[in-house]
Amino acid sequence: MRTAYSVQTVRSAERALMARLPEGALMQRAAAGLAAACAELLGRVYGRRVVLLVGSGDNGGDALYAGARLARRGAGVTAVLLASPEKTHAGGLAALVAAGGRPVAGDRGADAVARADLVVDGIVGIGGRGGLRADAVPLADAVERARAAVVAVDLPSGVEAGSGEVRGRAVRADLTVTFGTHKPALLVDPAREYAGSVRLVDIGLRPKLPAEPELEALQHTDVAALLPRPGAASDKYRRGVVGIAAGSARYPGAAVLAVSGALRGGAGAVRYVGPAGDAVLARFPETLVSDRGPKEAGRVQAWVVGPGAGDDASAVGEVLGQDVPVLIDADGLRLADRAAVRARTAPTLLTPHAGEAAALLGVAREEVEAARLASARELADRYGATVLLKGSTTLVADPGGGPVRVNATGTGWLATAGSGDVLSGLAGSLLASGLTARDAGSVAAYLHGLAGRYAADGAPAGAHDVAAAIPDAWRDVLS
Ligand SMILES: NC(=O)C1=CN([C@@H]2O[C@H](COP(=O)(O)OP(=O)(O)OC[C@H]3O[C@@H](n4cnc5c(N)ncnc54)[C@H](OP(=O)(O)O)[C@@H]3O)[C@@H](O)[C@H]2O)[C@@H](O)CC1
Ligand SMILES: Nc1ncnc2c1ncn2[C@@H]1O[C@H](COP(=O)(O)OP(=O)(O)O)[C@@H](O)[C@H]1O
Ligand SMILES: [K+]
Repeated sequence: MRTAYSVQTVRSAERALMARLPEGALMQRAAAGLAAACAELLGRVYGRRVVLLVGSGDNGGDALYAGARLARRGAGVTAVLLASPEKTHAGGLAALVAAGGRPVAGDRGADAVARADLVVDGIVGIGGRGGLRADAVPLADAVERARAAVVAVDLPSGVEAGSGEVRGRAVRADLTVTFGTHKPALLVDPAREYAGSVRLVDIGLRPKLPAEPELEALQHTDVAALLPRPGAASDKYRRGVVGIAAGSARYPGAAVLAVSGALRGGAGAVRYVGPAGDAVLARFPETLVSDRGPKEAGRVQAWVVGPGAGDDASAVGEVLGQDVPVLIDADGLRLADRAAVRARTAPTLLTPHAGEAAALLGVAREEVEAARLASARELADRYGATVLLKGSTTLVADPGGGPVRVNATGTGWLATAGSGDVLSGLAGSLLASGLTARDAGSVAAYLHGLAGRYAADGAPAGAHDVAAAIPDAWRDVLS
């Protein structure tokens, strides 16, 4: 499991660790890891031109100490100071100068950046707020124009460390070297996009961090442990039956796609109710199609309601009234009565994309995209339900707090009509086989993202291709 902690938690863990170590030891660990990553990126250090962008805090101190290490290995190092030398990290600046590095004032930074092989962004780290300040913006512009590789120290300067929001200008890095633990901004878009690839340097912080992180990202082994597997005593009912109440005369394809995901999600049987039974059977004859409403359809262990449902609110109401886990997607989100969702005692999983989440929250879509973490949490609390917010990083938030799951296995090729229907069927099937809403949602997002990669493999793929690739993703996770 990859985890990220809030700034407040990182700070208190750092304080606890620092109390037991000699002064400056943590920063030396950070700088050593940073310098090693820079050297690796440069290939050869001797004779290369390195430019440090140095803010007034410890983030600048890290950059200066790392710069000193690179200077000792023969790099030409220029430190662009955003603050006066008196306000710059004193120990770091002295070390850089002693190693032969050259400090220059901020207004001479752009020229240095233009000639650099490597830029190290130490403007601001976890102490930053609200995008880059005006005096740092010309440097960020110069970095974007330059050919140099860009390494961010701890975080790309200008992003909001704790939320992943970007409220103004921020530096775009090729690599971010972060210390002790990931910060939420490194896992959640839009900030994640600014970070490039991320390398975590161990500075000994882990034992001081609490058991419960702010964010969790499942890895292969975590997903493998959660995947349902039939045992010798299994039969199709014990494996779980998932009910799909989806599709309409106008959108029969949504039903077919939800069923295609559900058939690959581990449930022993898929039951379908709705007006698209013929289309479903033509494609998937193994589906148990019922011509009655959800209430009379026979036993299911979990329902999926809403994909392509049009304006038929009755199925949504019927499904919400049943005491089994329910996943609500697409049109179902608009049709579901919030009080009825809140009143449920069995788990409910809502799976909106940013536009649907915005409509439920009564804000603009852009606001949800800018503040994904806060939006998912807010929606989970308003509905008293688990929320899976889809997008380039998919988030799964439980009501009442706790770590939010984040998934980044996906690819932009998944942004194709109907791929969300496949996800809802897949997640519903996992719910029926007994996973919690939070596990079902995050495991489904993980497999769906991998399946999208397999299906696309560098070229466009349709939603049905994504569904067909789920077994490959499943095997990959178990291998
Ligand atoms: N603690 C530890 O054990 C370890 C910490 N480590 C490192 O310390 C970093 C945290 O250091 P920190 O606390 O000094 O804050 P930091 O991120 O440098 O920024 C504060 C300065 O930035 C300025 N500033 C603020 N906003 C701004 C903006 N939008 N745009 C531009 N400038 C802005 C603000 O200036 P001021 O308001 O004073 O003018 C303030 O002085 C952490 O990320 C990690 O790299 C590692 O060495 C490992 C051990
Ligand atoms: N840029 C992206 N990167 C990764 N995954 C994405 C991206 N854009 C969309 N997705 C994923 O594709 C799926 C699209 O679902 P949705 O928007 O509901 O589509 P539809 O309603 O057409 O089925 C979601 O699983 C979402 O997370
Ligand atoms: K930084």
